[in-house]
Amino acid sequence: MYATVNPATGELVESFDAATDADVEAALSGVAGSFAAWSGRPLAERAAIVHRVADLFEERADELAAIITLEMGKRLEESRGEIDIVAAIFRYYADNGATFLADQELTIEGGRALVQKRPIGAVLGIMPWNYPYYQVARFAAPNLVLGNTIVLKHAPSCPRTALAIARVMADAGVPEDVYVNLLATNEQVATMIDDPRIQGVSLTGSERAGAAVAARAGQNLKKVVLELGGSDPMIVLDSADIAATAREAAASRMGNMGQACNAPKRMIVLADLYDDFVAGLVAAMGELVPGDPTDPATTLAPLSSLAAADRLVDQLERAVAQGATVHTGGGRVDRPGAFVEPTVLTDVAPGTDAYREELFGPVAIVFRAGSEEEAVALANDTPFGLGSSVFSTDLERAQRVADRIDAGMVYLNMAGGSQPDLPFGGTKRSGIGRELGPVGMDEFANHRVLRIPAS
Ligand SMILES: NC(=O)c1ccc[n+]([C@@H]2O[C@H](COP(=O)([O-])OP(=O)(O)OC[C@H]3O[C@@H](n4cnc5c(N)ncnc54)[C@H](O)[C@@H]3O)[C@@H](O)[C@H]2O)c1
Ligand SMILES: O=CCCC(=O)O
Repeated sequence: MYATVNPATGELVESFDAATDADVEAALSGVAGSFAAWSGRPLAERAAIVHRVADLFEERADELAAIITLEMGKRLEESRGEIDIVAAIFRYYADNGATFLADQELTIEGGRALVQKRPIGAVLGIMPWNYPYYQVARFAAPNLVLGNTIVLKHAPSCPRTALAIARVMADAGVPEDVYVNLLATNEQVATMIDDPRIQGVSLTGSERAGAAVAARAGQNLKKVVLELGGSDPMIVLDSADIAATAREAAASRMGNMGQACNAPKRMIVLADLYDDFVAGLVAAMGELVPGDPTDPATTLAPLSSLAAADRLVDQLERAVAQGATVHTGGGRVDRPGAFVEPTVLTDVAPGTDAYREELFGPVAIVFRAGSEEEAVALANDTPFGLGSSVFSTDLERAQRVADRIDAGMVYLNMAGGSQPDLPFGGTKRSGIGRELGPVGMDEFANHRVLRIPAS
């Protein structure tokens, strides 16, 4: 099931044997057995190793970028950009870990108390293909600095990436039983969640996978962090230059070929700007040129796999059958590989599939809103609650609208994107918990209380 398949051509490059049950047992005993020594090392030593992880990502940037471009089709320039943020995340936790983990003193009735953040043991990470290094970094960096040990199960389409990360970890000095990569099956994941040597599990991926993993973790009374899908609204209230706003919307939507959980997928535009916005968006989407993702001239890369392209086109066909209007795109690009045309849809009605589903690819849906009120109602009428954005020349107006959005993140006058020092996560079916920022280090920490009597 683990294989490197080039989505730009559909060619199978290499397949990999999945882990054996003996590999799973060795991984579990390794990460559990190494916990005492790893968590017992001075924090500064762990941080120094994590710093070295950041350095190695940068030193190997070209090689590492080429691997993800081959395995999931990202444009090489974007792959290099991913390495930059990965290095920044490892450095952020290495530099700030001591501050984030400092004891918190509480004045309480009858004395005082300290809240001490302590590691909990071995944790399991299950990661997707869309940002194959970055997703691992968000999970691994805080946990390694905190003192937890890690079993990492990557996406079946990213085995070379998974092995390259493990090599970086080992070469940086992370002991081999502290970060263990496992090409595990879903059944083996379930076995690991059941195992008392695993203390918690973090999954980034689809709702389906999140629900399966959370159910298993729940049966075992184990902590989960879930970073799942999104259908982020981008509300445009007013604009000094609606053509520029539309171009910006297209750029944000098309990052990673639209395969970002927090891309603006539903654009909600006030009626007076709507026609110009749609025209600008259609023009910007229409400029993209398909090609080899390793070629710097390419602006339209393939999706991550032929299956992903088929799934998206099926969603588009259903949308049209259910009444949506296609302004540009709507199908596969006529060439080999997992290419899908950049697509703009309108007239997506409540009750239709496209109104509620996440469209994970180069598709923007635009809604016309008659008022701020209606824009907010449309924005919140989704099972998801990951990111969102509000655009206006009047920041107070934007903030007033932002206050009414039910999402984990609301950005003003920018859409999508993330940075190491900014917490990331969602409400509703977009997940549970947060990654990045100071809180990203809290999820798998025991917030242990030390009560000290008044003297
Ligand atoms: N919120 C976020 O931070 C975030 C970030 C990136 C991607 N995503 C979401 O991820 C999805 C795309 O990723 P994907 O298609 O790789 O997701 P996916 O759920 O198919 O796979 C994610 C990981 O879960 C594993 N998995 C799948 N089913 C499992 C099961 N039953 N038991 C154990 N493991 C299982 C996969 O093998 C893979 O490693 C989109 O919905 C996207 O929005 C969310
Ligand atoms: O796919 C989700 C993460 C993308 C990002 O953090 O910018």
